[in-house]
Amino acid sequence: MQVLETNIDGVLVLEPKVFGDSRGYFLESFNQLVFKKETGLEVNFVQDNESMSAKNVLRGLHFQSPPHDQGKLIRVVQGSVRDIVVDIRKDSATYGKHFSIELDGTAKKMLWVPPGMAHGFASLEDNTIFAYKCTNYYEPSAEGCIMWNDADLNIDWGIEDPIISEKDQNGELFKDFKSPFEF
Ligand SMILES: Cc1cn([C@H]2C[C@H](O)[C@@H](COP(=O)(O)OP(=O)(O)O[C@H]3O[C@H](C)C(=O)[C@H](O)[C@H]3O)O2)c(=O)[nH]c1=O
Repeated sequence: MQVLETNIDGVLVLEPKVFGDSRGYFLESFNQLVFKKETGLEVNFVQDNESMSAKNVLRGLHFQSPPHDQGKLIRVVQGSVRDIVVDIRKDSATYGKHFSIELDGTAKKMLWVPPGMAHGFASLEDNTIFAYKCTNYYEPSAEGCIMWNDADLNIDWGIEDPIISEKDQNGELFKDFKSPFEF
């Protein structure tokens, strides 16, 4: 597995080995020993999530506040997304900056998003299946949402007229946001 650093400290792109043959393909989507060897991180995932999205669906920007903060190991099983990670750790040199990457079910790149990030994605195809492992359980009372189209964050999601949940239409503006995360 190849591990690539990004413009945000702690956010990593992982490129798993994909074994293709005449039947199709095989890959290890997570191996704790390999993950620790290649990233130096000891992680304990407690919840796996999966969502399917039509083209132009946008989910985000979401986070859970401590002590319910979540690290996420993200992959796209089929379809493709533009994935966005925003650094919301106070005092971080990249506070308010974002990392953007296209993930798809063909190249099989994955993304490690540590706690302290707001996360979201835009689906670029119909029937996009998004799967991710979380280091902490879902806790609705700890959920936070920052507006996807916040002018200060100035994120290009790669789509027009996104399909958005009611919750995501009422997120916080970044200028009013009081981060619960220390760097
Ligand atoms: C996240 C979550 C949701 N739910 C229930 C709550 C709702 O009834 C339904 C849909 O939830 P929501 O609209 O919050 O789903 P997404 O918009 O895909 O949320 C995710 O979007 C971005 C991409 C993220 O990174 C977060 O992990 C997560 O917030 O599933 C659960 O039961 N467990 C969960 O862990």
